[in-house]
Parts: sequence; C-alpha cells; structure tokens
Amino acid sequence: MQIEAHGLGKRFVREWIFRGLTHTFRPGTATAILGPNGAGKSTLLNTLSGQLLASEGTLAYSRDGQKVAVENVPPLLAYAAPYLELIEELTLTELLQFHIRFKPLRPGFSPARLIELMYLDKSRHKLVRDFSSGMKQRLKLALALYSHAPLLLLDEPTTNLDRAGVAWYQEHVRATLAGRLVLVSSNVPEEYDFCQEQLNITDFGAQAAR
Ligand SMILES: Nc1ncnc2c1ncn2[C@@H]1O[C@H](COP(=O)(O)OP(=O)(O)OP(=O)(O)O)[C@@H](O)[C@H]1O
Repeated sequence: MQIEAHGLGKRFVREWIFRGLTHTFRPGTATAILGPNGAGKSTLLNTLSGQLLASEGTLAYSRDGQKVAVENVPPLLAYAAPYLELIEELTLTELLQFHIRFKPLRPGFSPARLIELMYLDKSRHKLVRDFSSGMKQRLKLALALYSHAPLLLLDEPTTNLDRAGVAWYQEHVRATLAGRLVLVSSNVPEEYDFCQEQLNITDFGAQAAR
C-alpha cells in the first residue's frame, strides 16, 4: 500500500491543524508521526487514511501499482487507537469471532491462536467490559497487528501498557511489519524505534495544544 499526499492540509472551522504536507508513504516502510500533545498527529492519521476529509491538497492511494479509491481503503486498513472502542458486551471469544467476519486475520492465524499470543487464555470467556485497561490495549493491538491488512495505523500504541506489555508490543509489531505500510503516532521512542522514517508534524504548521 502506498499513500501520496500532496499539499495536504486540515482545518477545523477556522483553525488550521497542518498545511502543505507533501510526502510519499511507501509500501514496506514504517513512519513515526511525531509532535507534542494536541499538535494534530491523530488528525493526520485520520486524514491520511481517508476517515477525515482533507481541507486542501490531494491524497492518492495505490497497491501493487494499482490505484485504490478512497472508499476502498477501509478494508485494507487496520487501526489501533485509544479513542477506538471495543464491543464491551461481548466475551473475548465472541468479540474475536465477530471482528474477523469483517476484518480477517493474517493467513494461518485463528482466534484461538490470537488468544494464546495475547496471553489471555484465562480470560477467553470474560466480558471485554471487565478487562483491565492494559488487557483492552493488548487486545486492540493484537486485532490490528494480526489483521490481514496492508495499511497499519497505530496511535499511541503503548497507552495503558506496563513494561511487559511494552515488550509484548515491540515483539509483535516487529513480527507483523513485513510488506506493510505502517504509520505510528507517538511521543515515546520505544513505540516507534523500529520506524525507518520520522515526520514531525510541527514542520507543517502544527502547534502544541492551544
Ligand atoms: N473534530 C474536531 N473538531 C474540532 N477540533 C478538533 C477535532 N478533532 C481534533 N481537533 C483539534 O485538533 C487539534 C489536534 O488534535 P489531535 O488529537 O489530532 O492531536 P494529537 O497530536 O493527536 O494529540 P495527543 O498527542 O494529545 O493525542 C487539537 O487542537 C484538537 O482540539
């Protein structure tokens, strides 16, 4: 998956969040989107993935040299972020079975395998509502990392994770990078130290929370 942004800008009402962003995000690369709180990292991720409409500029998506229309991006996208909700009324097993009907897992992976990888065997029949915040984050990450999707967006991926959880993230993000376009929004080096590229959103007019 490749994303070409040209002169990209996003404004909420009269406030420009970023402007003039021209960059090609190439397949098989991982880019860290850096910047202070409130600068617009999440807004940029959502704009790049077509979930928010850009206020100016253009975005072009392609996969294996073929153009991809913006409305066809969602099935190609796996996304983990603090503001994306899990279905709390389901048990872990029910949630995985429901989720994979819309977002299949990578070939060779099953819900049972994912539960093992997350070390959540004892919680397979527990309601997601009753998970700790760290367990929920590990679940969100596993669903994104192990989805069969060529575009992976990770927004503040170690939110709520303890040391063991951070080590788990680092192991599994590296295990699932190959061939994907990965964008990580972060302020924490341990979340993005595998990224070959860095893009600082303040270079495009963004400012800290105001
Ligand atoms: N839907 C919206 N309407 C109006 N303003 C918005 C909207 N979404 C975000 N903003 C504003 O855009 C700016 C950037 O927010 P964003 O969440 O993208 O920053 P961030 O860099 O991801 O922050 P953090 O590091 O704190 O998560 C903030 O000033 C925020 O209030």
